[in-house]
Amino acid sequence: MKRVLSVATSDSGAGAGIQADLKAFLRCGVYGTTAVVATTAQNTVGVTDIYPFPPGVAVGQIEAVAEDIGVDAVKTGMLFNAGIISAVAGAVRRLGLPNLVVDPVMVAESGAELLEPAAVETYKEELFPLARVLTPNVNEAFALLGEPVDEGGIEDCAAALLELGPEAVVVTGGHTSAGADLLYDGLRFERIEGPVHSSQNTHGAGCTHSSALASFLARGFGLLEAARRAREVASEAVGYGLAEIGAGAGPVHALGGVLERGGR
Ligand SMILES: Nc1ncnc2c1ncn2[C@@H]1O[C@H](COP(=O)(O)OP(=O)(O)OP(=O)(O)O)[C@@H](O)[C@H]1O
Ligand SMILES: Cc1ncc(CO)c(N)n1
Repeated sequence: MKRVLSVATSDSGAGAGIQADLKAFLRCGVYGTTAVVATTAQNTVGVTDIYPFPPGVAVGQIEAVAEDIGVDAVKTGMLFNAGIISAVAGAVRRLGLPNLVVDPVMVAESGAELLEPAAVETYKEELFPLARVLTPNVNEAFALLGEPVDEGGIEDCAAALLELGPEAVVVTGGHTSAGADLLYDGLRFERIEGPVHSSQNTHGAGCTHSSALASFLARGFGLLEAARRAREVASEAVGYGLAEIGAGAGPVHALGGVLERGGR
Protein backbone atom coordinates (compact mmCIF):
# COMPACT_ATOMS: atom_id res chain seq x y z
CA MET A 1 0.00 0.00 0.00
CA LYS A 2 1.46 3.35 -1.02
CA ARG A 3 1.40 6.11 1.61
CA VAL A 4 0.34 9.69 0.91
CA LEU A 5 0.64 12.54 3.41
CA SER A 6 -1.77 15.48 3.42
CA VAL A 7 -0.39 18.65 4.99
CA ALA A 8 -3.49 20.82 5.23
CA THR A 9 -6.25 22.33 7.37
CA SER A 10 -9.35 20.84 8.98
CA ASP A 11 -12.77 21.78 7.55
CA SER A 12 -15.35 21.16 10.29
CA GLY A 13 -17.99 20.62 7.60
CA ALA A 14 -15.69 17.93 6.13
CA GLY A 15 -16.36 18.86 2.50
CA ALA A 16 -12.85 20.20 1.85
CA GLY A 17 -9.49 20.25 3.61
CA ILE A 18 -7.94 17.32 5.45
CA GLN A 19 -11.27 15.49 5.56
CA ALA A 20 -11.72 15.63 1.77
CA ASP A 21 -8.13 14.50 1.34
CA LEU A 22 -8.64 11.34 3.40
CA LYS A 23 -11.77 10.44 1.41
CA ALA A 24 -9.86 10.95 -1.84
CA PHE A 25 -6.96 8.79 -0.60
CA LEU A 26 -9.38 5.98 0.22
CA ARG A 27 -10.96 6.36 -3.23
CA CYS A 28 -7.54 6.16 -4.91
CA GLY A 29 -6.31 3.06 -3.12
CA VAL A 30 -3.55 4.59 -0.98
CA TYR A 31 -3.00 4.84 2.78
CA GLY A 32 -3.57 8.46 3.82
CA THR A 33 -1.79 10.22 6.67
CA THR A 34 -2.21 13.81 7.86
CA ALA A 35 -0.37 16.79 9.29
CA VAL A 36 -3.04 19.27 10.43
CA VAL A 37 -1.63 22.82 10.32
CA ALA A 38 -4.76 24.79 11.29
CA THR A 39 -8.48 24.39 11.90
CA THR A 40 -11.40 26.21 10.33
CA ALA A 41 -14.87 26.54 11.76
CA GLN A 42 -16.52 26.03 8.40
CA ASN A 43 -19.68 24.72 6.77
CA THR A 44 -21.09 24.81 3.24
CA VAL A 45 -22.05 28.48 3.66
CA GLY A 46 -18.88 30.04 5.01
CA VAL A 47 -15.87 30.16 7.31
CA THR A 48 -16.41 31.72 10.76
CA ASP A 49 -13.02 31.07 12.35
CA ILE A 50 -9.47 30.14 11.37
CA TYR A 51 -7.06 28.96 14.06
CA PRO A 52 -3.49 28.36 12.82
CA PHE A 53 -1.23 26.17 14.94
CA PRO A 54 2.38 27.23 15.57
CA PRO A 55 4.55 26.07 12.63
CA GLY A 56 6.38 23.49 14.76
CA VAL A 57 3.12 21.57 15.18
CA ALA A 58 3.11 20.85 11.44
CA VAL A 59 6.76 19.78 11.50
CA GLY A 60 6.25 17.38 14.43
CA GLN A 61 3.43 15.59 12.60
CA ILE A 62 5.37 15.37 9.32
CA GLU A 63 8.39 13.90 11.13
CA ALA A 64 6.27 11.39 13.07
CA VAL A 65 4.68 10.13 9.85
CA ALA A 66 7.91 10.06 7.86
CA GLU A 67 9.97 8.29 10.54
CA ASP A 68 7.61 5.35 11.04
CA ILE A 69 5.06 5.03 8.25
CA GLY A 70 6.95 6.59 5.37
CA VAL A 71 5.82 8.86 2.55
CA ASP A 72 5.46 8.04 -1.17
CA ALA A 73 3.86 11.41 -2.02
CA VAL A 74 2.82 14.59 -0.24
CA LYS A 75 -0.04 16.95 -0.94
CA THR A 76 -0.21 20.41 0.61
CA GLY A 77 -3.52 22.24 0.88
CA MET A 78 -4.49 25.26 2.99
CA LEU A 79 -1.31 26.37 4.82
CA PHE A 80 -2.67 29.82 5.75
CA ASN A 81 0.44 31.81 6.70
CA ALA A 82 4.10 32.39 5.86
CA GLY A 83 5.44 30.72 9.01
CA ILE A 84 3.61 27.45 8.29
CA ILE A 85 4.58 27.45 4.59
CA SER A 86 8.23 28.02 5.48
CA ALA A 87 8.26 25.28 8.14
CA VAL A 88 6.57 22.77 5.81
CA ALA A 89 9.03 23.58 3.00
CA GLY A 90 11.93 23.07 5.41
CA ALA A 91 10.62 19.68 6.54
CA VAL A 92 9.92 18.47 3.00
CA ARG A 93 13.46 19.45 1.94
CA ARG A 94 15.23 18.05 5.02
CA LEU A 95 13.36 14.73 4.94
CA GLY A 96 13.62 14.45 1.14
CA LEU A 97 9.89 13.75 0.73
CA PRO A 98 9.03 12.76 -2.87
CA ASN A 99 6.20 13.66 -5.27
CA LEU A 100 5.15 16.96 -3.68
CA VAL A 101 1.83 18.25 -5.05
CA VAL A 102 1.20 21.85 -3.98
CA ASP A 103 -2.41 23.03 -4.13
CA PRO A 104 -2.04 26.77 -3.43
CA VAL A 105 -5.37 27.17 -1.64
CA MET A 106 -6.28 30.86 -1.35
CA VAL A 107 -10.06 31.34 -1.36
CA ALA A 108 -12.89 29.00 -0.32
CA GLU A 109 -15.83 28.12 -2.59
CA SER A 110 -17.84 30.29 -0.18
CA GLY A 111 -15.52 33.29 -0.81
CA ALA A 112 -13.54 33.23 2.47
CA GLU A 113 -9.82 34.14 2.37
CA LEU A 114 -7.75 31.07 3.29
CA LEU A 115 -4.25 32.53 2.86
CA GLU A 116 -2.73 35.64 4.42
CA PRO A 117 -1.74 37.93 1.51
CA ALA A 118 1.86 38.26 2.76
CA ALA A 119 2.30 34.48 2.46
CA VAL A 120 2.19 34.48 -1.37
CA GLU A 121 5.87 35.44 -1.55
CA THR A 122 6.84 32.62 0.83
CA TYR A 123 4.97 30.14 -1.37
CA LYS A 124 6.89 31.37 -4.41
CA GLU A 125 10.29 31.48 -2.74
CA GLU A 126 10.22 28.37 -0.58
CA LEU A 127 7.55 25.79 -1.53
CA PHE A 128 6.88 26.06 -5.28
CA PRO A 129 10.53 25.25 -6.19
CA LEU A 130 10.20 21.91 -4.34
CA ALA A 131 6.96 20.88 -6.08
CA ARG A 132 6.60 18.08 -8.58
CA VAL A 133 3.25 19.65 -9.54
CA LEU A 134 1.48 22.91 -8.72
CA THR A 135 -2.34 22.73 -9.00
CA PRO A 136 -3.96 26.19 -8.93
CA ASN A 137 -7.46 26.81 -10.24
CA VAL A 138 -7.78 29.73 -12.66
CA ASN A 139 -8.55 32.21 -9.87
CA GLU A 140 -5.51 31.14 -7.85
CA ALA A 141 -3.36 31.33 -10.99
CA PHE A 142 -4.60 34.89 -11.46
CA ALA A 143 -3.86 35.81 -7.84
CA LEU A 144 -0.38 34.27 -7.98
CA LEU A 145 0.59 36.05 -11.18
CA GLY A 146 -1.15 39.31 -10.35
CA GLU A 147 -2.61 39.64 -13.82
CA PRO A 148 -5.98 38.77 -15.33
CA VAL A 149 -6.22 35.34 -16.94
CA ASP A 150 -8.79 34.99 -19.67
CA GLU A 151 -9.68 31.53 -20.87
CA GLY A 152 -7.60 31.91 -24.02
CA GLY A 153 -4.56 32.83 -21.95
CA ILE A 154 -4.38 29.81 -19.67
CA GLU A 155 -1.40 28.34 -21.55
CA ASP A 156 0.62 31.55 -21.02
CA CYS A 157 -0.43 31.50 -17.43
CA ALA A 158 0.73 27.89 -16.92
CA ALA A 159 4.06 28.78 -18.53
CA ALA A 160 4.49 31.77 -16.21
CA LEU A 161 3.68 29.59 -13.18
CA LEU A 162 6.29 27.02 -14.25
CA GLU A 163 8.87 29.81 -14.02
CA LEU A 164 8.16 29.90 -10.28
CA GLY A 165 9.97 26.58 -9.91
CA PRO A 166 7.66 23.53 -9.94
CA GLU A 167 8.45 20.67 -12.36
CA ALA A 168 4.94 20.90 -13.80
CA VAL A 169 1.68 22.83 -13.48
CA VAL A 170 -1.94 21.67 -13.72
CA VAL A 171 -4.35 24.62 -13.95
CA THR A 172 -7.69 23.11 -12.96
CA GLY A 173 -10.67 24.05 -15.07
CA GLY A 174 -13.64 23.82 -12.73
CA HIS A 175 -14.28 27.55 -13.07
CA THR A 176 -13.96 27.67 -16.87
CA SER A 177 -16.69 27.11 -19.47
CA ALA A 178 -14.83 24.17 -21.09
CA GLY A 179 -14.14 22.49 -17.75
CA ALA A 180 -10.79 21.07 -18.95
CA ASP A 181 -7.63 20.98 -16.85
CA LEU A 182 -4.37 22.09 -18.51
CA LEU A 183 -1.08 20.29 -17.82
CA TYR A 184 2.25 21.91 -18.71
CA ASP A 185 5.61 20.30 -17.97
CA GLY A 186 7.85 22.77 -19.79
CA LEU A 187 7.74 20.70 -22.99
CA ARG A 188 4.10 20.13 -23.89
CA PHE A 189 0.65 21.43 -23.07
CA GLU A 190 -1.97 18.71 -22.55
CA ARG A 191 -5.65 19.52 -22.21
CA ILE A 192 -7.30 17.05 -19.86
CA GLU A 193 -10.94 16.87 -20.83
CA GLY A 194 -13.83 14.88 -19.44
CA PRO A 195 -17.45 15.15 -18.40
CA VAL A 196 -18.59 18.52 -17.04
CA HIS A 197 -21.35 18.24 -14.45
CA SER A 198 -23.83 21.05 -13.94
CA SER A 199 -23.73 20.32 -10.18
CA GLN A 200 -23.34 23.24 -7.74
CA ASN A 201 -22.03 20.78 -5.15
CA THR A 202 -18.34 21.38 -5.71
CA HIS A 203 -17.08 22.14 -2.18
CA GLY A 204 -13.83 20.18 -1.95
CA ALA A 205 -13.32 19.52 -5.69
CA GLY A 206 -9.85 21.08 -5.69
CA CYS A 207 -8.75 19.22 -2.53
CA THR A 208 -10.03 15.95 -4.01
CA HIS A 209 -8.16 16.60 -7.26
CA SER A 210 -4.77 17.38 -5.71
CA SER A 211 -5.04 14.44 -3.30
CA ALA A 212 -5.92 12.10 -6.16
CA LEU A 213 -3.01 13.43 -8.22
CA ALA A 214 -0.58 12.78 -5.33
CA SER A 215 -2.07 9.29 -4.89
CA PHE A 216 -1.59 8.32 -8.52
CA LEU A 217 1.98 9.68 -8.52
CA ALA A 218 2.65 7.61 -5.37
CA ARG A 219 1.27 4.56 -7.20
CA GLY A 220 3.85 5.09 -9.93
CA PHE A 221 1.75 6.49 -12.80
CA GLY A 222 3.42 9.00 -15.10
CA LEU A 223 2.38 12.62 -14.72
CA LEU A 224 -0.07 12.75 -17.66
CA GLU A 225 -1.84 9.52 -16.67
CA ALA A 226 -1.93 10.61 -13.00
CA ALA A 227 -3.45 13.97 -14.02
CA ARG A 228 -6.06 12.26 -16.22
CA ARG A 229 -7.06 9.91 -13.42
CA ALA A 230 -7.14 12.78 -10.90
CA ARG A 231 -9.58 14.71 -13.10
CA GLU A 232 -11.76 11.60 -13.43
CA VAL A 233 -11.87 11.13 -9.66
CA ALA A 234 -12.60 14.83 -8.98
CA SER A 235 -15.19 15.06 -11.73
CA GLU A 236 -17.01 11.95 -10.51
CA ALA A 237 -16.94 13.34 -6.95
CA VAL A 238 -18.59 16.53 -8.25
CA GLY A 239 -21.14 14.47 -10.20
CA TYR A 240 -22.13 12.69 -6.98
CA GLY A 241 -21.96 15.98 -4.99
CA LEU A 242 -24.33 16.06 -2.01
CA ALA A 243 -26.97 18.78 -2.50
CA GLU A 244 -28.76 17.66 0.66
CA ILE A 245 -25.78 18.44 2.94
CA GLY A 246 -25.88 22.07 4.12
CA ALA A 247 -27.52 25.12 2.59
CA GLY A 248 -24.56 26.28 0.45
CA ALA A 249 -22.46 24.53 -2.21
CA GLY A 250 -22.72 20.89 -1.11
CA PRO A 251 -19.64 18.74 -0.52
CA VAL A 252 -18.29 16.50 -3.26
CA HIS A 253 -18.72 12.77 -2.70
CA ALA A 254 -15.45 11.05 -3.60
CA LEU A 255 -16.82 7.56 -2.95
CA GLY A 256 -20.22 8.10 -4.64
CA GLY A 257 -19.34 6.22 -7.81
CA VAL A 258 -17.59 3.38 -6.00
CA LEU A 259 -20.57 2.82 -3.70
CA GLU A 260 -23.04 2.91 -6.59
CA ARG A 261 -21.01 0.48 -8.69
CA GLY A 262 -20.82 -1.76 -5.63
CA GLY A 263 -24.63 -1.77 -5.54
CA ARG A 264 -25.08 0.06 -2.23
N1 LIG B 1 -18.57 20.87 -12.67
C1 LIG B 1 -17.54 20.05 -12.83
N2 LIG B 1 -17.63 18.94 -13.62
C2 LIG B 1 -16.58 18.12 -13.80
N3 LIG B 1 -15.39 18.29 -13.21
C3 LIG B 1 -15.24 19.35 -12.40
C4 LIG B 1 -16.29 20.29 -12.17
N4 LIG B 1 -15.84 21.24 -11.30
C5 LIG B 1 -14.57 20.91 -11.02
N5 LIG B 1 -14.19 19.79 -11.69
C6 LIG B 1 -12.88 19.14 -11.63
O1 LIG B 1 -12.48 19.14 -10.28
C7 LIG B 1 -11.09 19.43 -10.17
C8 LIG B 1 -10.92 20.69 -9.30
O2 LIG B 1 -11.19 21.80 -10.10
P1 LIG B 1 -11.52 23.27 -9.64
O3 LIG B 1 -10.94 24.16 -10.70
O4 LIG B 1 -12.96 23.38 -9.36
O5 LIG B 1 -10.68 23.38 -8.29
P2 LIG B 1 -10.89 24.36 -7.06
O6 LIG B 1 -11.56 25.61 -7.51
O7 LIG B 1 -9.55 24.47 -6.42
O8 LIG B 1 -11.85 23.57 -6.13
P3 LIG B 1 -12.54 24.04 -4.76
O9 LIG B 1 -13.98 24.22 -5.14
O10 LIG B 1 -12.33 22.90 -3.84
O11 LIG B 1 -11.85 25.32 -4.32
C9 LIG B 1 -10.58 19.59 -11.61
O12 LIG B 1 -10.05 18.38 -12.09
C10 LIG B 1 -11.83 19.96 -12.37
O13 LIG B 1 -11.71 19.64 -13.73
C1 LIG C 1 -9.71 23.70 5.19
C2 LIG C 1 -9.97 24.02 3.79
N1 LIG C 1 -9.05 23.69 2.87
C3 LIG C 1 -9.27 23.96 1.55
C4 LIG C 1 -10.43 24.57 1.15
C5 LIG C 1 -10.65 24.90 -0.33
O1 LIG C 1 -11.78 24.43 -0.84
C6 LIG C 1 -11.39 24.90 2.15
N2 LIG C 1 -12.57 25.52 1.84
N3 LIG C 1 -11.13 24.61 3.46
